[in-house]
Amino acid sequence: MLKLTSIRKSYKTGDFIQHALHDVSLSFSKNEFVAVLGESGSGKTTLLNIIGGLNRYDDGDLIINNKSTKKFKDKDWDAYRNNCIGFVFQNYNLIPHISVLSNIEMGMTLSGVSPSIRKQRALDALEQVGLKKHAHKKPNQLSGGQMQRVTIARALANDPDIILADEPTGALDSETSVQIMELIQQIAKDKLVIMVTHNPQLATTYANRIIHLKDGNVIKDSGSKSQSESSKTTLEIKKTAMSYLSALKLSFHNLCTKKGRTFLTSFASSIGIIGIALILALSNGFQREIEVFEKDSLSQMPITITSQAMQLDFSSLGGSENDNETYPENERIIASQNSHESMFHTNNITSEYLEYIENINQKDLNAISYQYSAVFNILVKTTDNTIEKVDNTQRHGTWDVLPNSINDTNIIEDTYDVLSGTIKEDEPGIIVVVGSSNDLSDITLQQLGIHSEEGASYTFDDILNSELKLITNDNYYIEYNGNFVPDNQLESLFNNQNSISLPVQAIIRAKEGKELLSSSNSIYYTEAVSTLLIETNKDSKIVIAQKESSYNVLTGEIFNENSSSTKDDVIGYLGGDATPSSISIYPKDFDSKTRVTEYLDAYNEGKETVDQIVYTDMAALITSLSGDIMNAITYVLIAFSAISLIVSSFMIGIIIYISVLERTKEIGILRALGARKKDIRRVFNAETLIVGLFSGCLGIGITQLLILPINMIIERVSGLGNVANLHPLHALILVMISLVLTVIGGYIPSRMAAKKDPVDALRSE
Ligand SMILES: Nc1ncnc2c1ncn2[C@@H]1O[C@H](COP(=O)(O)OP(=O)(O)OP(=O)(O)O)[C@@H](O)[C@H]1O
Repeated sequence: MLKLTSIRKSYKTGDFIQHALHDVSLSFSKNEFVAVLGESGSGKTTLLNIIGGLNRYDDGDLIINNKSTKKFKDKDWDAYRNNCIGFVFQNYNLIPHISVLSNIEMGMTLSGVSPSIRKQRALDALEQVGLKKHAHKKPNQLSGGQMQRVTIARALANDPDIILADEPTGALDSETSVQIMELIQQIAKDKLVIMVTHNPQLATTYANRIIHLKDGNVIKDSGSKSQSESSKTTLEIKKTAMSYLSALKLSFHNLCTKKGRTFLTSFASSIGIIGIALILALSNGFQREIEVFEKDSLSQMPITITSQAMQLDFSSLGGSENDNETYPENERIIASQNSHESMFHTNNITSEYLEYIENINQKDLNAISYQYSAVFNILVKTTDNTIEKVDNTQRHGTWDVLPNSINDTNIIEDTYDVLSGTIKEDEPGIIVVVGSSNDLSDITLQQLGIHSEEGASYTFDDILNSELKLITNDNYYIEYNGNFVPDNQLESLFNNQNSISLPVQAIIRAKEGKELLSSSNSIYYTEAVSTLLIETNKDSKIVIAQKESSYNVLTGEIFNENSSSTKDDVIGYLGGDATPSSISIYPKDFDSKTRVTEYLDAYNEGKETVDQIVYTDMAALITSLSGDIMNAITYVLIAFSAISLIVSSFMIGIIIYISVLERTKEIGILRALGARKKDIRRVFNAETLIVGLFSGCLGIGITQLLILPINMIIERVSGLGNVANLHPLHALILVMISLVLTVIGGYIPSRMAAKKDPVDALRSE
């Protein structure tokens, strides 16, 4: 059944060539118990390893069941070892971290025998060697003789045709040796057993054929006494493959034997994960807080459309964008484009656009207000009973139009407390906005006819009783030779019955926390003021005269390219133009705001830049800026933590490399049992996979624990509860990253493990 023809084997060490076997030809049949004797270095182990497929012969042929092995590939040898050979080693070569039963099952695990059959066969083999009740012990809990029996049981379990034993009694006392020899003799009744030994007495007592080797040559062969030849004429070899599950189990058991180290490795490599997870959790939380803030407070900030819109593109504020040298030494001046021109966009608010605005879904709006460029000519009766012209064109002294409520919502009552009086949107009037400490600036007080000194105080009634009147164009301007001049008889103008009374309707103050939404100016006027004024002024004499005139009727200046204002400007100023100069849209909530801005964007689609209408969304600008800063900080911190993640994957590589060194013998055992190189790789990849998974999960677990005190600290410092919050998706991604990095880290060591020579691996200690 087994035939060696002219087998040669030599080892090359540098320039030195050691001929281990010279032209060895032998044939073996079933039921033989062959003992190979010879001095140390005579080539006995080499012969056994060649027969067992652990070493390759250089020349000649090994014929098994009439099949030549000359063309065998690695995987054929692996399968051959698994199917046809059972090894019994002098130093047992059992895998220490798995049970006796699992050790015996290993060969069958590699050839894909189902678990129940595997277990049964292993138990049968153990029974055969008399160790059934020790099945669940670890190998190091057995005596030497028992361990050798386990090795024999392992060799028998897969039912191979050939048992190769290399000095099986070398490490045993004489009494145990006899028992082992009897066991092997028993086995040899229906298998070919080839045993290497130094002991001629054992050989003559038990073996039925003795071969003597000397310097790689067969010097004596007692000849085959066996008559029965194998009936098999073909060699059927079932390919081996270790399943991923088996690889995982094996590595898991191995890691369990070094729990402390595995935990420390995993902990060290999870530090990077913890860092990234905490950063993500915090940035998530802060981002969410910003969003909540935006939704709660900023979403009600108006979207404004003004005839001159600032292009709030921060890059354009950063100075010149040309390619010229900066800070030059030369003495030349370079003309550049007026940055003012590029920063501002003129919005041409047409009646078509106004109609478009009117069609915004009213359900999305809280309020909308229109402001006109028309100037209000307002007089006030001061506390000294004199009449003064109100100057509401100064900085801080300008007036805002009161947002006109839509759908019963009163945006003013949402934002402000009405301290005194009642707001009547539909009637002309003004509303006074006081500061959080009920303060009013001297400018505003002056507009209300009160000449104040700092620290003076007034009753609400003092304010509510202020008398202001709006003077229409026809009363205010007197025509004089085609030009118009303001009437300076303020007293008579004030008392004129055509003057429109502007009562102070109410005093209001921003609610706590709503300061951001409150007007920065102190006086609101109802929209009824502007509509009434425009209604009466559009047909006023001065407006008609201005429309027909080619010069400015107020100054006499002829309109041309160089004039300070255009004819349309003056008509607008006089209230002759019903087109608003600015529109403020107050969305209902965050989602409404998104819909409104989408609606406004849709208007610009496909339009030339000049025809586009640019709006300002202050809330979005504030949040995008804070969001950008948040993102930038997050990225920088993640980059730092990623470094520790990469360092930890190097560490995993080193740890796996150490594991490879430690498990070299196990690699040899697995290879002897028929494991392919690929299977060895699989075992170590499984180990890194377990470590990676564990360190990823450990990192996430520790992060979750750290989040608790972190949130408590943040809550104490800032009053914000539950800020740090790790998104489950981020947690999953981080575990995956940990897996991938550790597998990459373990890739080289696992390849090194797979490449190890099985014989060298078995020899290692
Ligand atoms: N991997 C190797 N590299 C180089 N030389 C080797 C290698 N393995 C064996 N040899 C040499 O081949 C020869 C035969 O070795 P082998 O191990 O087969 O002898 P042996 O008869 O089994 O010896 P022992 O009884 O001491 O185990 C020896 O001279 C040995 O030095």
